[in-house]
Formats: sequence, structure tokens, C-alpha cells
Amino acid sequence: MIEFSLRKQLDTAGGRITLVVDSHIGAGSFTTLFGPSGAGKTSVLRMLAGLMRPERGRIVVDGVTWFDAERRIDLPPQQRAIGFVFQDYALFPNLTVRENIAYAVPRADTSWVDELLALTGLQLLHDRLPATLSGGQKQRVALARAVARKPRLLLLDEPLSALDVQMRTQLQDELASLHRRFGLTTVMVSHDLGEVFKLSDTVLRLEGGRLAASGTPREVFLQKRMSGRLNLHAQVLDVRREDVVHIVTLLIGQEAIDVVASEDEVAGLQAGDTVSVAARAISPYLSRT
Ligand SMILES: Nc1ncnc2c1ncn2[C@@H]1O[C@H](COP(=O)(O)OP(=O)(O)OP(=O)(O)O)[C@@H](O)[C@H]1O
Repeated sequence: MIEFSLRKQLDTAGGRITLVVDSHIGAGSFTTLFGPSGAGKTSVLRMLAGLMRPERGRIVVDGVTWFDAERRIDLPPQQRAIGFVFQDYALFPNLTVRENIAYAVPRADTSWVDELLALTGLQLLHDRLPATLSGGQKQRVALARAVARKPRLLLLDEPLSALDVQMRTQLQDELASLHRRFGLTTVMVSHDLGEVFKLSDTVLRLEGGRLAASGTPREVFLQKRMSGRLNLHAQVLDVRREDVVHIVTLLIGQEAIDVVASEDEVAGLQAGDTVSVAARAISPYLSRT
């Protein structure tokens, strides 16, 4: 369990704001920080990592205080048992794939490096330099390096946003499986609602440095009723069967809604498809675009 209370003045394009975020993250959970640009998502991640100092507040991880402004406790990043993956990979350019990963492994444990190479599908690339890798391969190296010390907290700052859709989908699956396999507690910044629904069990939605909402993706993003401002086009986030009906979760603008759909409407429909939505008097129906 990670409990944190963070206060920090941020200088934004629109003036100075105070970031005020109090929350907790369950051990083993996959939490996404979501919100508009400048909301303070990266700042929260950096404060958890010890790369940015809050003016006031506390961070307590499994009963160990990482930061406490009043008691003047501020563990440096290397004592916080974190793995951090950035959008731009941040690999050592002059080290091979194996050396980049081994750098993070205590006492040059070769068999553990081999296992990490295997887990991330990098065995055949082990002696390559980062400059010769694709974006997805580089990010796999960064992920392997970040989990090498079995961190208490894996922090991911938009790790997949530079990748194309196919590579992104593949790495989302690999990320989910690493998270489960190592029982990690993961906090990720993402702008991609499809990714949020796919990966996270908890969302912290930030706006202007404040926690605007928190809960499961459904609790945070689903509307309780149909909006009167429906866009015509929607992205399918999820298709599932509940009892005798099909439920399709749709992203419309910045809001997600559940609609009941017929067998014909969902035939072949999958996450990532786009559909058009029309509202009848009471029940909505879907058609492909
Ligand atoms: N050390 C700092 N001191 C004061 N203000 C800062 C500091 N670092 C960042 N900021 C400002 O805080 C605001 C929030 O930045 P942050 O990177 O946390 O936002 P974000 O929600 O991650 O945005 P984005 O989605 O664009 O990455 C920005 O306006 C930024 O300029």
C-alpha cells in the first residue's frame, strides 16, 4: 500500500497553481494517472520517484516513509525501490541490450539477466546497441531494466505513446503480463483511454493539479445516463456479454458509455473499431462506419 499526500507549487502556462493530491494505491494494483496536459501527472510520478521534491506532504510505502516534509525525510531515488520508464527510453547508447539491462542488476546476476531477456523477447538482440533497435524494442529494454531490481513501485510516464498502434497493443499485453508475473505495483501516465481501460484497475483523474476523480475506469469515465451531446462517431473500448445481452463500451469524445447491443451489431466488433452511434427514443443502436 502506498499512501501519499503531495503539495507543490507548479508554474503552468496559465499561471501558478498548487498541486494538491492525497490518495493511496493498493499493493499489486495498476493505477493510471489521467488528465489534460499540464494537470500535474508527470509531477506526481516524479515526486513518487524522488526526482521532484514536494513542498509539503508525505509518501509512505508499505509502512516505510520515503518522504515526510515535516520530519525532513527524503529518500533519494536509488533508495526508493522504484523502476522508472520514460517515453524516450533513456537507454545508455554505448551499451548493448544485455549491458543496459545488466547495469540495473545487482552483482551481475547473469542468469537473471538471461531470464529478463527471455521474458521481454530480446534474446536474439542481446548484443545490439540501442541505435539499431526499433522503438518497441528499445522500450522492451527499458522495461526489462526497470523491473530488473524487482521494484516495489513501477513508474511509467507515457511509455508507449511514441509507438505505432500495433506495437503499442503488443507492448500493452507484455506490460500487463510483467505486472502480473512480478506482482508489481504500477503507476502509469497515459492519455489513451483505450489503454487505460485495458491495463488499469484504478484511475486517478487529475485536473489543474487536483484529484478530480478516482476509482475503477468504469467509475471514473462512464456516464450514468446517455449524453445529450453525443458525437456521431465512437471508438469501441470493450465488447462483452452479460447474461443474455451484449454490452459495448464506447468512447465518445472524452466520455465512455455502455450501450446494449444486439447479436448482429456486435458480430465481428472488437476494441479499436469505430462505429457510429444514434439514439432512438430509449435504446441506442450501433452501425459500423
Ligand atoms: N519543478 C517545477 N516547478 C514548477 N512547475 C513545474 C515544475 N515542473 C513542471 N512544472 C509545471 O507543472 C505543470 C504540470 O506539469 P506536468 O508535467 O506534471 O503535467 P502533465 O499533466 O504530466 O502534462 P503532460 O500531459 O503535458 O505531460 C506544467 O505547467 C509544468 O510547466
